[in-house]
Amino acid sequence: MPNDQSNDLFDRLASGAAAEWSRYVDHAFVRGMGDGSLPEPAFRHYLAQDYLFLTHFARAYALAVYKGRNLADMRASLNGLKAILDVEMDLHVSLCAGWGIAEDELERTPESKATMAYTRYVLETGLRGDLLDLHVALSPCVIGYAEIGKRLAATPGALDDANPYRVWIAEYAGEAYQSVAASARATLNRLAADSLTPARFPRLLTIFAQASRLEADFWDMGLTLTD
Ligand SMILES: Cc1ncc(CO)c(N)n1
Repeated sequence: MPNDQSNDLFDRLASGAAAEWSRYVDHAFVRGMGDGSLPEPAFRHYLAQDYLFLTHFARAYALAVYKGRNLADMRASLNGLKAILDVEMDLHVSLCAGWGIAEDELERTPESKATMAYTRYVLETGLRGDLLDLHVALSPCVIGYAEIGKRLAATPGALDDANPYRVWIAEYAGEAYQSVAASARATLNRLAADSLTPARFPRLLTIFAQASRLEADFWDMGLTLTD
């Protein structure tokens, strides 16, 4: 449960932007994956866009490596970059293959406006801001999917063979992804200890709320098959 008295920066952000956060993690698309009622075309549309999303997200992590002030910062961001390129991307490509979507088809998919808006927002926030701004912009993605995966996995029936979305849920509820999210939380707290001031918090909250909104819009794009 988000808690605004917490020492955990992520908890403070999620509770400060509670409306945007819950629209994202409690979205109809998410509930439809949990009970298996999500229409297959919506999931396929989402999966192809998510491939493009992850490509840009890897670039945003590469920017975070560049923006590191020391080796500890650079290694933390490099681990995030490796988690996308070596773990999540492989899982994604094999998940797509299971749905009969080949990698060259993913490469040829035109990027939707929701994908462009979200990924370019994160990249632009990172370009103009510092490392803390960038990691705050990245955090709804990593920590949000871990939370969604964990919640869905705890829903009765979600991991049953009858649910076509069980592989997706198991991926994000799994230990590997949960530990990537735990590191992202720790990175935020380490950066906050160094450079968070009371005056800065509202600006970080704006970034966090905006990124959470764009995540919810990404689910909308999948659900409504929008270009
Ligand atoms: C849109 C979106 N947000 C977050 C994640 C988690 O990395 C993802 N794969 N896609």
